Formats: sequence, structure tokens, C-alpha cells
Amino acid sequence: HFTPYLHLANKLAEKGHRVTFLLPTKAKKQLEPLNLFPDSIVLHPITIPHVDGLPAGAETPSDIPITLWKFLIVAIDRTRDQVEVAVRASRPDLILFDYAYWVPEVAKEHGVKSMMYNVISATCIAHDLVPGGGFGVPPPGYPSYKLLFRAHDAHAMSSFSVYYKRFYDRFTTSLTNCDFISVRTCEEIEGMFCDYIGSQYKKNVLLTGPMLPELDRSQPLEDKWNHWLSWFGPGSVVYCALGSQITLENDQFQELCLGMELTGLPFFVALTPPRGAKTIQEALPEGFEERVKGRGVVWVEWVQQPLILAHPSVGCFVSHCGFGSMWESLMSDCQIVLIPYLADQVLNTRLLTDELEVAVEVQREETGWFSKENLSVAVNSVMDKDSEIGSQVRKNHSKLKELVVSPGLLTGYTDKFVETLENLLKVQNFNELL
Ligand SMILES: O=c1ccn([C@@H]2O[C@H](COP(=O)(O)OP(=O)(O)O[C@H]3OC[C@@H](O)[C@H](O)[C@H]3O)[C@@H](O)[C@H]2O)c(=O)[nH]1
Repeated sequence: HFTPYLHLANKLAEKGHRVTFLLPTKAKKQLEPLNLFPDSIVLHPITIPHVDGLPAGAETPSDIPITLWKFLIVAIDRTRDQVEVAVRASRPDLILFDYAYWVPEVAKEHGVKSMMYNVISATCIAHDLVPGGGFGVPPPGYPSYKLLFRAHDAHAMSSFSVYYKRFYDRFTTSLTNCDFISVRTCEEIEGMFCDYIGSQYKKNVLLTGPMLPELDRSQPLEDKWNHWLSWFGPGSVVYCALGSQITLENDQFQELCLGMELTGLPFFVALTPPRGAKTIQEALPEGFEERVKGRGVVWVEWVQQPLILAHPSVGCFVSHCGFGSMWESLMSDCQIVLIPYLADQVLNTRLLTDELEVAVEVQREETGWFSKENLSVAVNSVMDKDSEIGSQVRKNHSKLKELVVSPGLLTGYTDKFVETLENLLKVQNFNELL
């Protein structure tokens, strides 16, 4: 979530504004290289306090499994004093926030406007975070009959169900109490959901566009991977990654590896090791490394995903459809295969498969389990040159990509966003954003 926020901060700084960016200490170190305007953007560290049950050093959801998030939520709430001190010191005109539902209260106390900036999809907000629905059941007037949960999504819902009430309360409080709502999306992809959110919360919904940075050519793809990928023909390699928060069970991890093997195609899998495994070797299926030598890699460290997707040899992206990866897949020329894990990823997946028809989804059983055969069938259905569905999604994807990357569309969104903000706040002295 921090990354799109920092890209937005860069855009604001580019247009002459100053930004104080509050974030946990470790994330500060990771984000520093992305700060393009260190004179205008101050990265201000916040200490995440210790809370019983929260592992030492954990500061963000990606540091811990979903079962421990409840402790992180408590810890974040206990940073309110630090946030108030920072607000008092920097006296901003506007506070952008996404998770700390108490920020609008803090803002009002200091005579500052607040904006909830959402970096999850408008589809997910419209389906799950508008009053009147229930978990998995859309609220009245929800604008789609296609983008819904189905029986085999129960697994994605169950991991999240214990949190739903808490998330729902926080999000709806934030959306209700903030002065402005904004979403990291564009009209062309999620227009009807943005309109719906605006009508339900009776607020204008401002859009920033996807907030993806330009590919940074000064930091090219690591030689090792560039070299490895270059062995294969154009568009032939399948790249698979499931974002920053998913740790698979061992059996599903093995099934994924075997499914990639079964495709018969070259592949590059970037995943965290499965639950309980200390090394990748102990987690891989027996004989797997020998069998796929020279055509397949399973890697458990962070890779430069946008650069991998841009490599000419990569032709297919198997993804969990987290909102960041969703945009990266749309901006790429790869065929898209989706295996969603969390509730919002399921709706993002339906947006790409059922509404936009630019991707295919791996079939799961009702338990949520997917087999190696189903994974391999999905991949081959888009990689096979003679496949009808493959050419259909390729055609739709390339049309959509053309629209989304068309000159002016992305910059147009940010320009309009900043201009609207400036107008909204004109009555005040709009020179610092927090
Ligand atoms: O090895 C890697 C893995 C991931 N990445 C990057 O990490 C980012 C992951 O972001 P995503 O939004 O796709 O995935 P996350 O798992 O972090 O998503 C989280 O926040 C967004 C929500 O939609 C998801 O439900 C939630 O899991 C992408 O920009 C991707 O390029 C790497 O650069 N290297």
C-alpha cells in the first residue's frame, strides 16, 4: 500500500507541493529509493508499539500471517499520538490516509481536511464496504450482476471472515467521516463502481489513475535473470508470483510447481516458501529440480516484477490479482492467468475475466483447492497459438492496454486529481500535504 502512496507523493511534489509521509521505520528504508523529491517529501518514521501477540519487529501486514493481523491493527491504533504530534508540527492543509479510521477526527481537531485514498479496487469497496450488504453479499443497487462471489470462493472469504466486521467498521467509518474519497483507479476500468460509491456516500470520488511509475531504466533487470530469460523465445516464458502477503500450504505449493512443470513451457516462479518450510529445497516436489532443469526456476526472494513482465521472453503472468499486480498485468503484453486468494483479489479477478474479458481464472474445487491439471489447462488455454479463448483475451487485453497507456490518459488523471484538490482547498493555504 505504501508504494502507490509514494508515487502519488512524487506527483504532488512534482507540482510544487510539500509532503510529510508517515510510515513505519523499516518501510521508510525500503521506500527511500522511490522518493524522487527528497527536498519536498519528508519520510517521517512512526514507531509501531509493542502489542502482546505481535511478533517483535513486525510493522506491516506483509511481515506476518493473516492470523496475526488483529494485533497489528491494535498497534496501528496506538500510533495516534505520534500522528497528532506530526500534524501539529507540519500543519498540513490535507491528510491522506487509508487505514487509520481515526484520522478524520484528528484532522477535524486541527482544522485540516482529510481524504481517504484507497489503493484497493473500487469494485471491492462497492461490493464489500457500502452499507446494506453482508460479507459476500453485495449491497442493494450494486451495479454488476457478474462481479460476484461464487461457491468455490469460500476459501478466500473464510481466511478473511474473522476480520470482515472489523475492516467493514473501519472502512465505512473512514468513508463516512472523511471530507473527500479518492481511489487508485480510472473511469475506463471501474467507472460504474466509482459512481456507485459516490452516490452511496454522497461524496465526489476523485480518481488518481493506477499510479504506476514509469519503468526505471536506470535500474535494469538483474543480469542473472535477464540472461536466463533471454535463452527463451519471445513471449514463451510463464512468470508466476502471488504478491507480498500469500504463504501457501505445502501441498498447494507443490501442486503449483507441478502445474507449471505440466505446462511444458519455460517458467519462472517467484514465491515465499510454503508454511513451515525452512528452505525451498525441502519444499519442492521430489525430483522436480532435476526434471525442470534448464527450463524452470522457483525463486523465493524478491524479484523486480515490473521489469520481468517487460522482458520480451515473458509471455504469461500467473497472478493472485492483488490490485498492484492487476495494473501491472494490464500494462504488460502478457497473457493473464489468475489464482486469487483473498476476498478483494477474487473480485479483481472477476473484473478481468468476466467484465473486461482480458484474462482466464484457474478452476478451483469447492474447497478452494486447485489441481496441477487445472493450472496447466488455464496456462495452455492462453499460451496455445490455436486457442480461441487465448486469441480472444489477447485481442481484448491489447485493446484495453492501448487505451490505458494512450498518451495523456495516465498523466491526465494525476493532473486533474491535483488540480481538483487545489480547487477544493483553495479557501485554505494549500502548500503542505501530509
Ligand atoms: O517478488 C516480488 C513480488 C511482488 N512485487 C511487487 O509487489 C507488488 C505487490 O502488490 P499487489 O497489490 O499485487 O499484491 P499484495 O499481495 O502486496 O497486495 C495486497 O494489497 C493489495 C490488495 O489488492 C491485495 O489483496 C493484498 O494482498 C507489485 O507491485 C509487484 O510488482 C515485486 O516487485 N517482487
